[in-house]
Amino acid sequence: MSDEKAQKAQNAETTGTIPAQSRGHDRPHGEVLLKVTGLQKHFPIRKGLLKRQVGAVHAVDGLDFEVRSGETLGVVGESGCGKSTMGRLITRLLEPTGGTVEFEGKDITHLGVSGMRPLRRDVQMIFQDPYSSLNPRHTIGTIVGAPFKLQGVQPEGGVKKEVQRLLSVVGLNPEHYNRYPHEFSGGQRQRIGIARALALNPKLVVADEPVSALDVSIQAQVVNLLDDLQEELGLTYVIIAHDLSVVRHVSDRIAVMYLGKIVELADRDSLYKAPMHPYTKALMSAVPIPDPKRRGAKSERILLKGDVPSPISPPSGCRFHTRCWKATEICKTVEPPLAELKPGQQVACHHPENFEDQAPQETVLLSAAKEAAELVPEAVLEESAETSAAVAAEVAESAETAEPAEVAEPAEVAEPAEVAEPAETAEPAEVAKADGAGETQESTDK
Ligand SMILES: Nc1ncnc2c1ncn2[C@@H]1O[C@H](COP(=O)(O)OP(=O)(O)OP(=O)(O)O)[C@@H](O)[C@H]1O
Repeated sequence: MSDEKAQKAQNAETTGTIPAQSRGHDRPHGEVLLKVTGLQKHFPIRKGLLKRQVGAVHAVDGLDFEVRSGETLGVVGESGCGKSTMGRLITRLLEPTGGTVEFEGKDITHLGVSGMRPLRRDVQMIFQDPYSSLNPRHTIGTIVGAPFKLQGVQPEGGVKKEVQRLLSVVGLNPEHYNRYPHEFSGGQRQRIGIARALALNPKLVVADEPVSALDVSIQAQVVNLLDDLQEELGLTYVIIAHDLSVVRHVSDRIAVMYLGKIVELADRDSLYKAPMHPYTKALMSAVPIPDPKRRGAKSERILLKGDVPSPISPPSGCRFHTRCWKATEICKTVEPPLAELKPGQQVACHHPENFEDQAPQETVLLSAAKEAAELVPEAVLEESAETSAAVAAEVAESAETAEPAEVAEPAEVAEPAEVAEPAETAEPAEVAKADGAGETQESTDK
């Protein structure tokens, strides 16, 4: 939990805004609550009378991450990249095909229904669509009270009283206990879904696109409600969203997913200040920044080429290479590992932004990259070239003060002209990738 959040939580406690019957979690903040290792979900594709398996949808393909107590982990990525599947795997609504899920140090990967029963209290999910996730034939009293019935829990003061308390916690009128979902607006229905998720005082709440079905004007209210509840009840969140605008304000850390993999995982500030994966940079450019100083400034939106490739046969090497403006041969052949290149910032990229090139010997852009570069504004390419030149200079400078043997390599990075080696060019038409993409764009245009 960030300092700001911790402070707000403390204030909430001292001002007594925590509802009387709610129990905060005594688990120390920052301790690992959920640990996911090599998580995989391949949905089989079957054909014919015998339903033989002919392939698989690689929806989630090897995720490693942790969620710490009290924090909010935002998960973003385009539609179809496996975010919802990941959410359903960690709440064990789906059975993984590979990897492990540990909750409070206990392996829950293959727990059966009875083994999962006690855990269902601790891990709850909020769904995207507040219209279809609430049974239209049940009153909201029945809906919010259902978890008590399912778990055989008798709250202090009775179910009705507790449900009414939960309704007021989420900002609804407790007197509306006997009303039906259709009598509520979208935002109010999502509040009902939140009240239901909170009924059993969970430790972890996974919210799958909790506001995308709502009007923009209502989205902020629901996001703020989730934020306030976290402070008051000591909740831990995994919030799934398809763009960065929703998770931006509430997340402590953000995982960026692409085609079933995490391509970048970093604390929010580092990610916003200096995104390292080109895909993160593209996602960020799609979020409008309400900064009056930048009004009228040249648009820097990065348009990605085409759709996300099929998860049935994902691209080789780095899965983003077919749409990346920096891709070279190594990106096509070798999958970059998710490595911590800066403290608290993990990235899976051979040619990261705002950091030293991880494969400086790879200088020839793929033709797909040259096409993609045409969709990236000049300003972005220039900035990219500037930052990589600055990082290269920094590396060269630190190398000068280090052992002589280490000097030679960074010097190559610092001088683009020496890197562009036409003799090494695989295809004569291909343009050598110089130090930064800015030069690349120029050469491509010629
Ligand atoms: N039950 C299933 N059987 C087969 N394929 C599935 C199943 N559920 C999801 N998929 C596929 O897995 C991939 C990932 O889907 P998922 O819903 O997790 O992505 P997402 O990032 O949450 O997208 P969206 O934001 O559109 O929900 C998609 O290609 C989807 O078609």
